[in-house]
Amino acid sequence: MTAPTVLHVATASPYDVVVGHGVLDRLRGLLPAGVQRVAIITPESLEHLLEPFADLLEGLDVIVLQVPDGEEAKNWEVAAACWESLGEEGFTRSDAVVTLGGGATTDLGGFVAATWLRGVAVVHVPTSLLAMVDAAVGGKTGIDTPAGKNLVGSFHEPAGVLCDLDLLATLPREELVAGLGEVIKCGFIADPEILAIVERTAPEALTAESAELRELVERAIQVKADVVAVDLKETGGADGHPGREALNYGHTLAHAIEKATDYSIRHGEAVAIGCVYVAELAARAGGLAPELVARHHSAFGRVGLPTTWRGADFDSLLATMRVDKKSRGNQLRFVVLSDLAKPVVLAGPSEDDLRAAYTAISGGAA
Ligand SMILES: NC(=O)c1ccc[n+]([C@@H]2O[C@H](COP(=O)([O-])OP(=O)(O)OC[C@H]3O[C@@H](n4cnc5c(N)ncnc54)[C@H](O)[C@@H]3O)[C@@H](O)[C@H]2O)c1
Ligand SMILES: O=C(O)C(=O)C[C@@H](O)[C@H](O)[C@H](O)COP(=O)(O)O
Ligand SMILES: [Zn+2]
Repeated sequence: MTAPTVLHVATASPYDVVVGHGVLDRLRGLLPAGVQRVAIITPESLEHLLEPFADLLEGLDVIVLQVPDGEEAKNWEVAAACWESLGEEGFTRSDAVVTLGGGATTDLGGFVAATWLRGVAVVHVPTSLLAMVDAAVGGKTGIDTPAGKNLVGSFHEPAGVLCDLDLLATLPREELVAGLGEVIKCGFIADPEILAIVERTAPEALTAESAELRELVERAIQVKADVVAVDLKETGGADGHPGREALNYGHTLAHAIEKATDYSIRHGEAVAIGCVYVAELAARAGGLAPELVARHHSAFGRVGLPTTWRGADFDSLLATMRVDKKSRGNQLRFVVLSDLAKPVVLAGPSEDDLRAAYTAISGGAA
């Protein structure tokens, strides 16, 4: 058993992300000193993962707030039910929230922690690959509204993040593959070695126990840590780099697809399609090299992620894309690549280019 890796997120409120096998006993050390009461926010479906927590948190007053599974939890009714429970328990500013679940749970639980008493401490214990490499790190929290994905939320950084790769043993394969969508995204925007690992490793060898998956997890977290350390609140980068918006690569279309499917598509799957879409867009609007566009199709496709989609007409997707957080007034803004690991913002692309890129990934549904 190799030692845990500790990745440091160097923001104004710095914290550690601990990655390894069998590291749950590090939980106590990530909680702020003096915490006496802990509210664990976790989906009903992951009850089996709760068991070790009783011992780990011995001596603390622990309450468990069970929430619906997946995206079903990311709405104001579930947030309000959590606030009600915290109120009944008299939860104070010296108490802490612990989230245990996938990215939907860390987003909801982070939002509840951000809003209760205007902010109490939260430690994330992500249980899906996607949550380990992305959702639990960086402090974006939020819920969905009928108008779209993550439209209400706040930046609230965790006190720590604990990624125990052993938790992935029960994660269904399709969910692990979905997590690879965000990992490969990081390869394109910042760390090409991620792409090299994905391209030389047999996809079925990327298992919870494998050294290759661990390296991918650590590299993707490092990409995110580096970006948020420079631009936590997405106000912009320097020298032409989009700052935190780079992490939103592929997400403009991805979020529109998620809404169009009523969240039946996995987030990581939608991100894969969205990244291929912006590569096709950059080829038209910014001259991205055809080899790099082809590499998008092959890297995501290699691990079993979708790279084409034709589930909605372009006009309805365009209407949803207009409320993307990167939009400014009527102007749509996309993160695209000018080259490998060189993300830039493409502001106000022509509707012809947007439509043509959709035709390229949908086989003519525009
Ligand atoms: N805040 C951020 O920066 C950020 C970043 C990326 C994604 N997200 C959000 O994260 C969500 C997607 O996260 P996700 O892919 O983890 O989805 P999810 O939370 O819906 O989890 C996917 C499924 O896997 C199950 N699961 C999780 N861990 C398991 C385990 N160890 N064993 C068995 N089953 C397990 C869950 O119960 C669920 O059914 C989306 O809502 C997305 O918007 C947020
Ligand atoms: O952390 C970020 O910043 C990201 O954009 C990471 C994304 O993978 C993630 O899905 C995020 O929740 C999207 O943010 P949003 O601001 O577009 O809702
Ligand atoms: Zn994402």
